[in-house]
Amino acid sequence: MPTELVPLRPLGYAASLPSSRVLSIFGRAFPFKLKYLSLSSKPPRLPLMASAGEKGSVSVEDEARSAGGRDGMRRSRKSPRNGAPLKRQRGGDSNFLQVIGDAKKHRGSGRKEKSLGSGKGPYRFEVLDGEDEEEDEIGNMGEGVVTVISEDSTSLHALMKEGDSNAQKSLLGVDDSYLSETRFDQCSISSLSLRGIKDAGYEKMTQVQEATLPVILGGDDVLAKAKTGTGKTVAFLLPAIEVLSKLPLVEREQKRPSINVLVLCPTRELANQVAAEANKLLKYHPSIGVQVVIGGTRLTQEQRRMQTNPCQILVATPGRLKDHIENTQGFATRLKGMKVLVLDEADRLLDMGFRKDIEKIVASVPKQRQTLLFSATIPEGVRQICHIAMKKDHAFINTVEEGSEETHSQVRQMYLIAPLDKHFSILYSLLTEHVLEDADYKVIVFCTTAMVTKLVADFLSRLGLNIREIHSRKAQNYRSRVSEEFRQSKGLILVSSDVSARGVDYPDVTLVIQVGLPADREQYIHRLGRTGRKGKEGKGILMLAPWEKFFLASIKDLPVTEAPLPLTDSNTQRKVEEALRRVEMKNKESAYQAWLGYYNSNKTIGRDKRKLVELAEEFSQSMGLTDPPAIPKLILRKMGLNNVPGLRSL
Ligand SMILES: Nc1ncnc2c1ncn2[C@@H]1O[C@H](COP(=O)(O)OP(=O)(O)OP(=O)(O)O)[C@@H](O)[C@H]1O
Repeated sequence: MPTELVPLRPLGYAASLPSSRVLSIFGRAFPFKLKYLSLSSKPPRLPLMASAGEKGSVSVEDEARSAGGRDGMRRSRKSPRNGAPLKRQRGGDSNFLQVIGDAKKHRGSGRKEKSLGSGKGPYRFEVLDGEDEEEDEIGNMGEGVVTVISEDSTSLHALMKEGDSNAQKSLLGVDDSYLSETRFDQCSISSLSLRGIKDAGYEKMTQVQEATLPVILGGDDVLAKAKTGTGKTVAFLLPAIEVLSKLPLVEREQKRPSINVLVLCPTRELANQVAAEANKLLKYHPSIGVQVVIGGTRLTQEQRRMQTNPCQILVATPGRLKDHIENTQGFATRLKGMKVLVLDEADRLLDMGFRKDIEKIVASVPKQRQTLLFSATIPEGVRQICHIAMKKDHAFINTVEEGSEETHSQVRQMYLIAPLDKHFSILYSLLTEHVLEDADYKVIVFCTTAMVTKLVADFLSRLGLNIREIHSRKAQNYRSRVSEEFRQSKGLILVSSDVSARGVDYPDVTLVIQVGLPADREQYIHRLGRTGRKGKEGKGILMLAPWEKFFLASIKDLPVTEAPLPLTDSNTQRKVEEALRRVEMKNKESAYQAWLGYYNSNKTIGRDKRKLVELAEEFSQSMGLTDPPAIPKLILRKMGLNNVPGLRSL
């Protein structure tokens, strides 16, 4: 049974003020002045690992061991008899650690206090009873063909600080409750890493960093869930680097050292970003190198780089990594030295689109390793298949408080329901409104597929908006350039497919618009998570057609409110129609085909093919076409749509 970290008690409330930059649509939806409280999702607090003046001298592992704790915890998970759920408390102090194993097995076992180890340590352990205890690397499927999957490509230790319920809201309107009270220099981290952390500008750990660091340093496999934009990347990179830095020098100084840390990411942009973060942390570790292997670049170039440069940390997308395992000489051998495997965006990597690649990769790396899985969303189904990569007794660390939302309270979420033929003009109105209201606007418009993204970008550019587009049909160097430009700029709208849905950290995104059905609830949350990062405020709008409304049921636990439709005057309408007329025909044709493929693969909409074709025609009309574009017969057959009335074939 995996063990799981759970908070022991309701967490504090943090006051959070609404945005000072209010979209008029938000103003209309919330005509009153909002002052709302958000539930702070502070995870349990980590016991300090080194007292002041003993910097870096005692790790949580050491500390726990000195009290017999860690070993005790391990025993507790392996032996139900001895290992009934444990709660560790700092005697008289407010910090405590709760270890809950398979509680169901222990129901009715009574409540006993138990001293483990020497009994002299600062912790008391007690046995609890009855505690209750979840694109682009997708491959080039060709849009509109067969299945179009959207593109991108509890209980163990709860460390929680009592009395830490005060809101940590800065004067700048940034809610910093995602940060913990623990500073990195209070932890047992190497001085070289600490210098890198300091240069990166990090002082306090984020909640997820604080909760996971001691467990990872203690050698456990960890499955961690924390909200978007709360520092999960550093949470897995830092302990991985620490593991690396402790390896015997001989292992590190070989001419072609083994790859010791492997980080898998679902998209290329994310892989590059993770490598960049690793480089920041490694600034003062000159002998440790990071390399990236991602699709869309030359295999031979990557092979050369890995041969000539240090590469103890490899960040990869699954498809390309598999390529190297199969085709790069000596690569499989280098992987045999792997100590830490990380699956970033674990739920995405373990879903059907990537599962086969991941299984193959896991089979190529040593069984004796530590595995870390991180994501902002971990659906129950994913927890059940974690065994593909993790040890059975892994720790599940969930910093999203039970019963609280998986999204940030400082991000206002709205949805709009409008017929498809209104979507283009509504989108334009929403954007112009936002641009007028916020000089520092930075918007991401998510579309269902790459070709629909291209169409929308073409349309919006013709209306004079400052647009960039990013999706899997763009060359990798273009994608990297646009991604970097968007990261650094303001006053820009990025029209994107799901290549930007997960993990990418663009600072200060003011608004996220999702046009059409998100692939699933998780994708909705991750897309929305591009705004409201690091406690900043943000807004999200989901635009659906009436027949897409069923999606709202899957996010009904989230604070999403219906927004009124923006008013479009006749002048705007004329401009929109003119822009649509000027959009390239081939973009409309490709978008139509891709749209059909995307919705065909949706379980709800794709079930009734006749209805699907009618809806596709609506979409084609919304682009200003009188007749839907013709589609090659072969493609129609692959989509299971041949002979469906209303389709034109080539
Ligand atoms: N301790 C820290 N203090 C301040 N900023 C931090 C700290 N750790 C990470 N950050 C910054 O927080 C931002 C978000 O981090 P990151 O991208 O790792 O979030 P995430 O939780 O992985 O988000 P997502 O779920 O979207 O992938 C980054 O800009 C990162 O540099």
